[in-house]
Amino acid sequence: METLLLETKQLKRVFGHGSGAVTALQDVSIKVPKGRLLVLKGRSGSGKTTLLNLLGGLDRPTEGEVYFEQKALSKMSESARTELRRRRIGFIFQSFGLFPLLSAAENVEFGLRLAGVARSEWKSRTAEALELVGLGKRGSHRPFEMSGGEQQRCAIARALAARPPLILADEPTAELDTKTGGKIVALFREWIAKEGVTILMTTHDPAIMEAADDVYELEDGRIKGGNTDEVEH
Ligand SMILES: Nc1ncnc2c1ncn2[C@@H]1O[C@H](COP(=O)(O)OP(=O)(O)OP(=O)(O)O)[C@@H](O)[C@H]1O
Repeated sequence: METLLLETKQLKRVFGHGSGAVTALQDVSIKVPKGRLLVLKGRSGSGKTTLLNLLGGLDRPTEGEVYFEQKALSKMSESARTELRRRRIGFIFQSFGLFPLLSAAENVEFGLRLAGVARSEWKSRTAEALELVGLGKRGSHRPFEMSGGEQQRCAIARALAARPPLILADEPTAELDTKTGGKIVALFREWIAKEGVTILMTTHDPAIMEAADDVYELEDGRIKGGNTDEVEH
């Protein structure tokens, strides 16, 4: 039996009320073991970002439950959920979330500080992560001095450096050319092998889907082909 990192039971998320209500997700029950590269695909509006937000505890389901390492997110206090997000989950979102006044290296270090990593490790972990994403010489640059793809790689470096057990990534290769995107996915695979982390990412790129251990497809807010409850891992 593999250890489950994440599990959802009958997740449902409805936005708005009455006639204007939109059901963004329903019946989503998935089981995510440790040490996997998982892809979430689906058309625009199918619910991918909504699901990532629920898995990361950034939003709450209308019905159902998310379990992180067997603990129900809804049963945690707000401060416990914040701690979980800071220390146990890495986010690579489309807005990158970089601080404009901080350099690339300072942005990565700030992530390490939030994640509770000992100060003595900040410099070495930051240098290693920036090197891995090909930004070894860009540490002193601020976001506005970097291209979209470089900012995206900086956000990836920040997530990897903290070595959380779960990384949630919303189209982390969208700003990258095919070759660089391929390198990042190879890096994800290496990181999974080395650190045992799980990376769940959305993508539209078929080449990346090929590299994944599992692909979930969302259609109109449901996992296509049912959920993974019955799937053997
Ligand atoms: N805060 C919100 N209020 C109302 N409706 C929302 C909200 N967030 C998402 N939705 C709706 O929920 C559905 C799913 O949106 P979501 O952003 O999860 O899709 P997605 O698959 O990530 O799309 P994309 O690939 O374009 O990012 C859409 O119909 C969207 O309009």
